[in-house]
Amino acid sequence: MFKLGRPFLKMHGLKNHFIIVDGRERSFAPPPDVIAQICSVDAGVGADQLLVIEPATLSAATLGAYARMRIYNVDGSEVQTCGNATRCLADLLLKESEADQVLIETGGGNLRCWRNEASGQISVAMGTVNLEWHSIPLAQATDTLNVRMNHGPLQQAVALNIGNPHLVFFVDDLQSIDIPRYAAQAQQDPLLPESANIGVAQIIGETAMRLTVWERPGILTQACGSGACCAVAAARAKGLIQSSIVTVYMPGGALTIEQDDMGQLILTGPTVVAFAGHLLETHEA
Ligand SMILES: N[C@@H](CCC[C@H](N)C(=O)O)C(=O)O
Repeated sequence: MFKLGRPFLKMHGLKNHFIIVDGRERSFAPPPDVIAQICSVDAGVGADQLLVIEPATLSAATLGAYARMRIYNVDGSEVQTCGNATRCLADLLLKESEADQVLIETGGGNLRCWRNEASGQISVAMGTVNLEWHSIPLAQATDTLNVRMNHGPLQQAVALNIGNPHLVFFVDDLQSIDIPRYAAQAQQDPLLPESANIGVAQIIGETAMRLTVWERPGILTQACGSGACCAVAAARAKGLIQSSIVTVYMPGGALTIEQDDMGQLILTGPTVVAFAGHLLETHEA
């Protein structure tokens, strides 16, 4: 017979799916192949990322961080940030702490989150984007507002980092682009030493855009919070949009991105608890 292992919660933000394990009392650090199996849609629970809650480090706790979130991609690699994951975890930690706001430590910094009383949606202040080529990182000095590539219809991108790296391509007709084919090629471009999340965006008005994101390590997600922030920041930097509030429509639904007076990007959207379960004892490290 099999033995039950760690309890987990399955959550999603606009069908961007997460498995959440609480590692605060007993650490949880499985090897990459086990993470890949847990996240596999075909052979495991299925998710876009595995999230592990840990106690905040001393330096972050001093600044008020309530907990640390580790984020693993479906290949088991650890990544620095994830907007929708932060919103999902914030929903849980706001309930647990009964506080108005919660500060979550991530590899990309401490992120302040809160619940919007009227809508019940969760917001996270994602910080500002970095446009320096070496911070993306890109392999060589490049104008990050005009990154030249040659992957079918994906020819020119904006490169940004908001804790994780993104390229955003603006196109006239998003529906007509074969994203799994061309975004996958762009993601492997030698200009990207750490690869990148590839956003393909279409401006549809002064306050709205459509966006599809081909995330690292090579998956098409229904929504991407950091990708939405980067697409809006890229559109502003290119002068394609001026509004301080933009609605980003993705296959899984809409996120709102607002830029505050300090230039910080505030990401807001719904969160859903899908189900709870147990991993197997064999999934322990
Ligand atoms: N879906 C996330 C981004 C997840 C991380 C990404 N795949 C990476 O490798 O950086 C979001 O909502 O931001």
